Amino acid sequence: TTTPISFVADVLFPYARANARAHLAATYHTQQTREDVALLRAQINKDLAEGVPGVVPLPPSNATDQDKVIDALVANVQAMIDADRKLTALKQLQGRVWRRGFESGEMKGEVYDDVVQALAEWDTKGIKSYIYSSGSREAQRLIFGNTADHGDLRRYLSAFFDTNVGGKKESRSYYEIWQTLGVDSPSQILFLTDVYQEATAARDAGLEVLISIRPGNAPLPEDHGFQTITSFAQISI
Ligand SMILES: CSCCC(=O)C(=O)COP(=O)(O)O
Repeated sequence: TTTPISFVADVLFPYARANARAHLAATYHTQQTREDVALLRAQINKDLAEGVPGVVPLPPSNATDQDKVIDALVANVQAMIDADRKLTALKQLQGRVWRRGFESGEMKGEVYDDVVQALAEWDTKGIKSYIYSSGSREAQRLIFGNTADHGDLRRYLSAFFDTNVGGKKESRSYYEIWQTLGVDSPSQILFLTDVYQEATAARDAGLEVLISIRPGNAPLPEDHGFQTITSFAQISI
């Protein structure tokens, strides 16, 4: 919605795919990575129980052969990335891996110019903007905090929400966000998305919704019934 899909698919995901092993090996014994691995293990066990194709069982958590555990973790993480699964465990790890890329300057965030202009305008008008992404809050801060063309955009953003609040295709998540934001009515929140199922979930929770059409989006159902935009410049609040 805010960022070219090509940046996510051709830069972010391949970077995570290529660097997951190095990250896990370098940080394996840290508390943070232990927690990340525990979350991944729980997801992998759930996937195995549900018969998700391509899942590789992990050696037990007390296994002494670190390399074997990392091999299995990487195989699962790569399969999850290839299937574009929006899993909290995957997204948390991706954020950790991207940190190195952003801190070294190897990667810079990409945000559409019209999005930056809209964020700046809304900020001037006292309208607050928030991000809700399947990407982790850490990943969001990295991307919006280190853009190639506009520097640090976090000055325009009042908070970040990720899938710890629930999945983006679940109505309950939008109810939780409304409750957190503290406005009287969910209709005081405008949710912008490029994904039809997210639009439906947000609308069911009472939010106002616009669907943003950008290159590379999945096609919308013919009778989707939502107002659409092709640029944030078309939004009037
Ligand atoms: C903002 S983190 C990178 C994007 C990402 O990992 C992703 O899955 C995109 O999810 P979104 O809900 O922002 O479309």
